Amino acid sequence: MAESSSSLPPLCEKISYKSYFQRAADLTILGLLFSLLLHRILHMTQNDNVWLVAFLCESCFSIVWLLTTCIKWSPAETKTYPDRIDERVHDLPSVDIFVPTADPVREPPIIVVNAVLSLLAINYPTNKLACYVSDDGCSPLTYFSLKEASKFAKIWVPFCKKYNVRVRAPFRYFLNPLATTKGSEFSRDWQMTKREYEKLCRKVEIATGDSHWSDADDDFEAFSNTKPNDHSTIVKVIWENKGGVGDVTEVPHFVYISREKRPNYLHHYKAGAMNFLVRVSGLMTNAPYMLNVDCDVYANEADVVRQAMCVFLQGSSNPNHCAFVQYPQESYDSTTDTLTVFQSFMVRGLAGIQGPIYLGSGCFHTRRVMYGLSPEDVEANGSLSSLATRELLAADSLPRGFGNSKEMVKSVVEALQIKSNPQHILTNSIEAAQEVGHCDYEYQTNWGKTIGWLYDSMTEDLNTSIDIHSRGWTSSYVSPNPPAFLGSMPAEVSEALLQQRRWLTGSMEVLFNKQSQSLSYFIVSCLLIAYSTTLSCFPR
Ligand SMILES: O=c1ccn([C@@H]2O[C@H](COP(=O)(O)OP(=O)(O)O[C@H]3O[C@H](CO)[C@@H](O)[C@H](O)[C@H]3O)[C@@H](O)[C@H]2O)c(=O)[nH]1
Ligand SMILES: [Mn+2]
Repeated sequence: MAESSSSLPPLCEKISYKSYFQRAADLTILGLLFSLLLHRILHMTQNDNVWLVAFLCESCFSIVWLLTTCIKWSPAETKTYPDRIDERVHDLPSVDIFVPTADPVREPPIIVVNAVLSLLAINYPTNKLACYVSDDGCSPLTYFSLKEASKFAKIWVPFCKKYNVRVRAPFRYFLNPLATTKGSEFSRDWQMTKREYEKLCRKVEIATGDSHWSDADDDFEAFSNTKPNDHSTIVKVIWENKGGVGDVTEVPHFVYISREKRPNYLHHYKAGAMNFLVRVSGLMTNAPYMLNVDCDVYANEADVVRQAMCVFLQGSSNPNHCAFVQYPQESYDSTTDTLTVFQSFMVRGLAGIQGPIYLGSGCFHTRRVMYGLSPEDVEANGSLSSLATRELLAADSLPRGFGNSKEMVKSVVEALQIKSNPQHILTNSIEAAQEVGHCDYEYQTNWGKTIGWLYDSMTEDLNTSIDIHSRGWTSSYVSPNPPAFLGSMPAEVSEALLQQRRWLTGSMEVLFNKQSQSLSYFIVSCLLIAYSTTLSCFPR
């Protein structure tokens, strides 16, 4: 683990982006708004209901402006130094990677395959990684494509590590032509790897067109007579890195899961899938950190896990430390995005207060925090306090909170006590994994209430991060350049979004864009001054 010495350079630093001009401008507008409200109040008795309605509307706007000003007040983000982690941390912690997918038509398997390959090839000890794909579509085609991808991974992962490839999603990597002389070792490897990738794409394409290919294969029996909303739990260990030592030729564990679905049961969409992923990974690898990547997003930076570890391990002796590390969401095939504006002002602003909100994809969580731990439950050295040990690990409270699986309860105890996980065989946990995938497993437990991803909100992301922050944890926003993760947007979605968002994005950009910010402040101030002057010239 990390050596603690204050004389060593930090693994990460919080960088503030205070702008005194922006603060002055925000305060001026706030001042003008309040004087306007004061004017309304002072002349309230001499005026009619229209005056009152105007006052209420302006009050709402002023409150929104005040909140926005507070959030934007001290923007920050975290800069990491992944090179330093190698000298300092000799035994990096394990990470379980979750990729949820739901629909083989809207999320074509080749996209999911690329997301998964980019993650399997990440620059991190292979024996410390495990990748779990949850398929809410219960699609044999997705399972077939992932199985084929795992075969290609045995060529792709060593290739990426040997030549230090940065973008490890093959479809992006092979967009660039070979930039070296023919006949060299690299060029031979490159061409062979490209041929294998093209073979993989063809296999997936042929399987997409033909619906009978899986009939004769026993491995696909679990998918016979299933519907996406009516089937039993399926757990398949696609690849197990048995006896892995972290060598560059190894491929991390790779597991396919699809939880039970029945027509009359609520399944809670992505949040439900995430909680099932947490349980299955708890039973199989129980890593202390979890990374969540949507199936149409790939790792654009091979060092993304080491960067996140810089944040988690920097303050590992500080109990009031980071619960999650969020990377920005960006897409490579869309130029205008409301998200960019939202992230650069609001998320960075929040990052300067208690930490950014959880945005969904591209986020690392600590398992213990998702199991409901609060900062006061943790001692300075990271172990559980004696009070927390008594309360949280009480024999009757664990099954009540986490459900009736004995194996699950055992894995929760180990995770809360940060016991190192003795390597065990993944396939031995298949039965337990199927049990925790039952529709009614979560019935009368705390899953979705105080444990895991929370249910019953417009977006599980916001609700979950509010809960984590309200317990007293902080979070970090790491925004490297080029971005760590990139999502894709199918052309039609991207066009529809553009139509829908063009006006909003345009106007937000005018307000927030760096170049036009001073101008927009000037215009807003002029309008407010003109408005207040007009009002005071015509007092009634
Ligand atoms: O029943 C479901 C529905 C969705 N998903 C998966 O969840 C992810 C996100 O769902 P999607 O419908 O693609 O939502 P988006 O609007 O594209 O994603 C935004 O909204 C999500 C949910 O609020 C966030 O997690 C994402 O990071 C954010 O980009 C995808 O990988 C889906 O396959 C499931 O696994 N099961
Ligand atoms: Mn999506």
